[in-house]
Amino acid sequence: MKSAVVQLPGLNRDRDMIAALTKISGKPPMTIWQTETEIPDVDLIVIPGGFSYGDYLRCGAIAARMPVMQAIIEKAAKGVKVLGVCNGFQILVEAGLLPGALMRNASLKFVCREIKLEVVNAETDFTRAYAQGQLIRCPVAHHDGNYFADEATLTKIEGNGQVVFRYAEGTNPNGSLNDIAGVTNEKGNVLGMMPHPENLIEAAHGGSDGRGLFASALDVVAA
Ligand SMILES: NC(=O)CC[C@H](N)C(=O)O
Repeated sequence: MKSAVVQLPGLNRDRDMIAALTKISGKPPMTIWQTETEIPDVDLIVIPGGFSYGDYLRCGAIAARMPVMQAIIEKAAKGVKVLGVCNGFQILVEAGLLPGALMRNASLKFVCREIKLEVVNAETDFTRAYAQGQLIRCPVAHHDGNYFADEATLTKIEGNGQVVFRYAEGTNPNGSLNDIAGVTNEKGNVLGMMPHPENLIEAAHGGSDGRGLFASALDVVAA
């Protein structure tokens, strides 16, 4: 499987993401710069975390309007898998590829700690390596991760199985509605999540609970 990582000014988790994809698939991803309007043939496009354009206006708002996003929207429409982590999630929401919004954390503080995630839907292209209901460890680091959607949208995404990850009881770090930590689009080929699975993939990280996500998306064995 071929993958690509998007690079934009201000993103700072791209190297972690490149390392995770390389270690898990054995192949380094290609990188895509903000001005690119055509994306080569890949199976998975990843928008990593960070502070694109300094988080000015709203997190992800400027990035969502860069030329590369139009190319990503076209690829997503063709069924290519797209993963957005943290700022990547915010960008996907701002680009209209995912429902809802990410507001300032309820605490109004930047939160950087480990939480627990429940795998709510283990039947997606991103979560097959996990068991339904499995609890996994995962780090978070953000100030705008408070997931919000209006009632109709919430009912729809919950009913469709689009809520893929939830913060396990007592670990919601930001006030997200329904403890939502990760959602997909209706088709299931675009996933956005606030926690950082790329930062928990090997012993040096203190655990490897994040591996399953990349193994699923890259279609390789998790171990
Ligand atoms: N680690 C990140 O990607 C941070 C995302 C975003 N800049 C925020 O703080 O909410």
